[in-house]
Amino acid sequence: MAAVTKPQIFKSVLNGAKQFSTSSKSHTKVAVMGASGGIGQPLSLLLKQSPLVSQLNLYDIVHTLGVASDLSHINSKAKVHGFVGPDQLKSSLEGCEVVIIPAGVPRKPGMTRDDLFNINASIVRDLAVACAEVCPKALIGIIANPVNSTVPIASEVFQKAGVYDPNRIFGVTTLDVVRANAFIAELKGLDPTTVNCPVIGGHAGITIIPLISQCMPGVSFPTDQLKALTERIQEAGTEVVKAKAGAGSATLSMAMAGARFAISLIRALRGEQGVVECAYVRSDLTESKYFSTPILLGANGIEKNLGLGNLSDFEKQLVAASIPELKKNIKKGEEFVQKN
Ligand SMILES: NC(=O)c1ccc[n+]([C@@H]2O[C@H](COP(=O)([O-])OP(=O)(O)OC[C@H]3O[C@@H](n4cnc5c(N)ncnc54)[C@H](O)[C@@H]3O)[C@@H](O)[C@H]2O)c1
Ligand SMILES: O=C(O)C[C@H](O)C(=O)O
Repeated sequence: MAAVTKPQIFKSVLNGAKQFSTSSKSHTKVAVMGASGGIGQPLSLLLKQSPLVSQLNLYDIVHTLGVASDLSHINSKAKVHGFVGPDQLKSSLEGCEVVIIPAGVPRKPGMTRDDLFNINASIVRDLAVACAEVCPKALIGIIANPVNSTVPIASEVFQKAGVYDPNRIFGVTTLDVVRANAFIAELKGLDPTTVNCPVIGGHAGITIIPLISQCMPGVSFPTDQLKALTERIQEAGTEVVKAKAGAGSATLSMAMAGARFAISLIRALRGEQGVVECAYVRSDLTESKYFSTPILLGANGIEKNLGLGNLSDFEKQLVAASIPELKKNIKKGEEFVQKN
């Protein structure tokens, strides 16, 4: 797990250009699918500010031309293009090396992420069909919920199209890491930018497993506080949904986390070594076919899965409890593509 502890993953979330002496490649074309939404807009803003992005394609079924016009007035390098509606879907993906997908409906209070399945499954499937045809080699980050099922959906679509590469499709779980770091720093009085707590498993309730025993710097908590902290990290999305009281779920923190993940993909694409992010990927490390762990990123996506590391007994119990739920979520996603 040594690579997980490297502080460089925090240093240059939005401004990594200085570190690219190893790179021969200076153009990265990125597409944001669902770019007009609560996450899509601030995520696009953050990507527009990154010197690592040369072209930013914004796709949505509404409002993208306005969002693109607005962002295009920012004096940063990325050229911004807006694409609106299914007729422009394929052109929005042409030549893209990184595709980030926040398209889909968010939760309202009282809903689980799985309650979003009926609407979001077909949105992600249709976007994945277009990616498989137009940019099958792109690195794809899926934000749309339920992530535990939407990643298997996209993977099945790619498999059906005969272009599946499990190293290139990622469920974005970065927000869980960001939250774990923030909450741990708050409790321990640490600088939040220096904390790195891996979060493994999936992205819903008990499948979210913070590995507090592997946190850097090392921290420890009495058992009752450890349980409460773990539960807060697992339910942090719901905390925001409740506070927004019907106006959606996390958007700003997710935009930051999504930008960090996208930029980590780009940094790795451009040849930077040692870029590590947790992500929900195809995996054979547990009984769950997809599982989030720290991933060493490279030019072709997953360079190396860094695995679960040494778990405490408490964390082992959390992993065991997550597996049946993950298997159910994965099966639901796979069956959706097989039947539709
Ligand atoms: N992975 C995570 O950690 C995480 C965190 C927060 C939110 N989310 C999920 O992200 C998704 C988006 O959340 P939001 O707050 O931005 O929602 P939102 O409703 O504000 O925005 C969603 C956008 O998707 C667009 N859209 C709908 N159908 C589309 C299609 N077929 N093609 C392209 N775009 C389409 C909508 O027009 C809208 O602009 C939700 O599913 C939410 O649950 C995930
Ligand atoms: O909680 C949600 O529905 C959105 C997202 O998955 C989150 O963790 O904030």
